[in-house]
Amino acid sequence: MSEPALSAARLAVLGAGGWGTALARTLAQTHPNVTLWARREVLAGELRRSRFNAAYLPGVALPESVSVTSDLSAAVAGADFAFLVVPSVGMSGLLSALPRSLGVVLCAKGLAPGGTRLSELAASLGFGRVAVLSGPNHAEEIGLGLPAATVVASRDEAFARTVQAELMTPSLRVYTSLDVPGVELGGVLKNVVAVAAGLGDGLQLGDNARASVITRGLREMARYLDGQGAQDDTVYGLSGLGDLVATATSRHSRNRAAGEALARGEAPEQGGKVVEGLRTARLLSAWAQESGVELPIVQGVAAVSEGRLSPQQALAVLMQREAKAEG
Ligand SMILES: NC(=O)c1ccc[n+]([C@@H]2O[C@H](COP(=O)([O-])OP(=O)(O)OC[C@H]3O[C@@H](n4cnc5c(N)ncnc54)[C@H](O)[C@@H]3O)[C@@H](O)[C@H]2O)c1
Ligand SMILES: O=P(O)(O)OC[C@H](O)CO
Repeated sequence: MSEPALSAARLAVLGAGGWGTALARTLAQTHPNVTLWARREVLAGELRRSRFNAAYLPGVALPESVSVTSDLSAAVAGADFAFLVVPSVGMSGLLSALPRSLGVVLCAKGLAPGGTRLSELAASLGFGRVAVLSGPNHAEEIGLGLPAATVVASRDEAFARTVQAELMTPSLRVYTSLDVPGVELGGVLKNVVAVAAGLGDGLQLGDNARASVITRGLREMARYLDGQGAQDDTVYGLSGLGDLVATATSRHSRNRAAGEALARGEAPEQGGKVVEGLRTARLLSAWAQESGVELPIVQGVAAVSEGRLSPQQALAVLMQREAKAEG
């Protein structure tokens, strides 16, 4: 296979956790001008010195061409657009500090405080060029250049195509979509179902149970997306079913591992790595309670993570729900 052509675009990756590091490495294959921003200078310095992110993505070397800084203004100066890769709780603070003329690609798979979608948050803050990136994309595999596919969604079709063109490599196939809520929320909800799958794995419930959680979880995802303006078929694409399968079955998934830890009675968040599904479960469980829309798996994960039910009690609640038709 021939080497991909280099692009003159200047790109910023804001957030130097696992996913930001993997994206910076991916972009560096086709871009000599990539800047990676780390919030903490101690991490930026370590990345510049060693070219490895030992805490968040061990084993993936950051190319020498990637500039690393903890100066946010310097990171985005002259950038054509930026990938925002901090946890969803940090997105409001990061967006607020950026020039509104900057095109932003939101890469977090979570919700803003109160349950607002991150793309809505960005638009409300005055950003005009807004896209979301979502799909079955474990940083541990993308960082090694293993093949994968993903979706960039934006109401601004030209911006989505620009991001697609800049992010595609021979090992990362990028699709575009105009369905922002569908693509964004698929990535948000699959994390919760992955925690549930991890709970089942931790309780050693077997393969049938995992498949049942994935399938009924997908149904809950579709039910929620339906009320949020998403297109019907998006949940069955890469950002929905694709990412759900990748996350609920992977040894790399932090969300699935958090469920396993909860089943063992251990703390679900370890090593300072973000587990978006726990917070999302609590936000959506409250929404389900208020709206009367049934999201039993989401509500079960929230109850376990808040300590209201043990994993075994949550399982009993799910299994003993009223008999009904599939749908
Ligand atoms: N890891 C993956 O494979 C992967 C893939 C796709 C999407 N995502 C999503 O990307 C987002 C980031 O995940 P990650 O895996 O890179 O996280 P991570 O836990 O590996 O790292 C998070 C990084 O963000 C920094 N950070 C934490 N709070 C911050 C704040 N308020 N402002 C700025 N920086 C802050 C941390 O110091 C750390 O460098 C999450 O929403 C996650 O769901 C992750
Ligand atoms: O490790 P997780 O569970 O945060 O999942 C990572 C990615 O979202 C997989 O696509």
